[in-house]
Amino acid sequence: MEEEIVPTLPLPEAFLNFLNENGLDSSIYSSTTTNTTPRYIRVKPSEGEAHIPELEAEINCKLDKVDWLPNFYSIPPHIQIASTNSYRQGNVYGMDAASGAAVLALNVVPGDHVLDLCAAPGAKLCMLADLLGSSGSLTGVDIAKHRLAACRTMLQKYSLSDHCRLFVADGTSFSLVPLRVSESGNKSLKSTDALLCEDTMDTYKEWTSKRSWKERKRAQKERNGITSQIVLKSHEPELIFYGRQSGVVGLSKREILQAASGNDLSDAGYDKVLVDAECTHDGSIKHIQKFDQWGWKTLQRRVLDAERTDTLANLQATSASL
Ligand SMILES: C[S@@+](CC[C@H](N)C(=O)[O-])C[C@H]1O[C@@H](n2cnc3c(N)ncnc32)[C@H](O)[C@@H]1O
Repeated sequence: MEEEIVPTLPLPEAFLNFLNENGLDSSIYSSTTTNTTPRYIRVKPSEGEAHIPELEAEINCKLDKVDWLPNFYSIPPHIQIASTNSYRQGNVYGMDAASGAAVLALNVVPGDHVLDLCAAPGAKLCMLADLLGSSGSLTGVDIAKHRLAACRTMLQKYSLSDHCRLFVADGTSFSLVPLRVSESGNKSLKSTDALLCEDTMDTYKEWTSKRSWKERKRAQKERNGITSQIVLKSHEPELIFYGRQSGVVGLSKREILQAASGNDLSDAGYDKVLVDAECTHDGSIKHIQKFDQWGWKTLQRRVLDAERTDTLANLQATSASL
């Protein structure tokens, strides 16, 4: 006889049905798991394991290597790494093993041109950049500008930004191709002579965090709430960051924003696309446990609401067709 699953939290019926249908044990949501569910860190591969003993000494705890996920270690849930030297110096990230598994499944190889369509705040983007090293290209897209800015900070903190471009854009309609930079530094972007002549005066220089007068003025307006741009409103992708080797320097805005045509896509599209669309946290054990205080009706409304999950499914489906 099948053993009955007895939940220790009053989970809504629809959620219990979902767990049952997917063969998931609802007891993992019991309030005691908060104290036992491990957290994970990822060690920057370029640093090797040299920092592990120092980190272990700082947190006074042994790190457990995750066998199936290179460079990942589990740590007990109560251990904080934010104040350690290894974290401050950008040698370790806090990153869930499940997130690492998603990136691993992409099977990225050096030289790939990778598109991360829902990139912010950027843990997976950083891992992708690490896997690519000094080859290929990485394009990060997110619809929320303030969240994408966090990606820029992460890429810079971990010195992973060289081959990367970041666009504020709607992933469901994003159609810019990767820039292919040959060893001699030439881009293979197909641009007409006319375009070049028109735009040579206004080409991208090396990226700097110092903003022009025009950009500062616009940011000020945004802060004053006159033109709130927190979430993308226009349809044109906005390039908010590009690395030195991203192929952007020397090109004009018009060249960068040339949308791909059918022919371009067949021979110059992306090798791998990651779509980590809004997850609503429905899988996170800790998040689900919080609904015990917030009220289980809220879980029904926020997570199980069919209309919302439909829009997520649509985003995934549109991106899959890219
Ligand atoms: C689960 S988070 C992504 C986490 C991220 N991949 C990481 O590893 O840190 C989902 C992201 O999707 C973005 N998003 C939602 N709808 C989008 C759309 N239509 N186009 C692009 N990004 C979108 C949200 O702004 C949010 O930052």
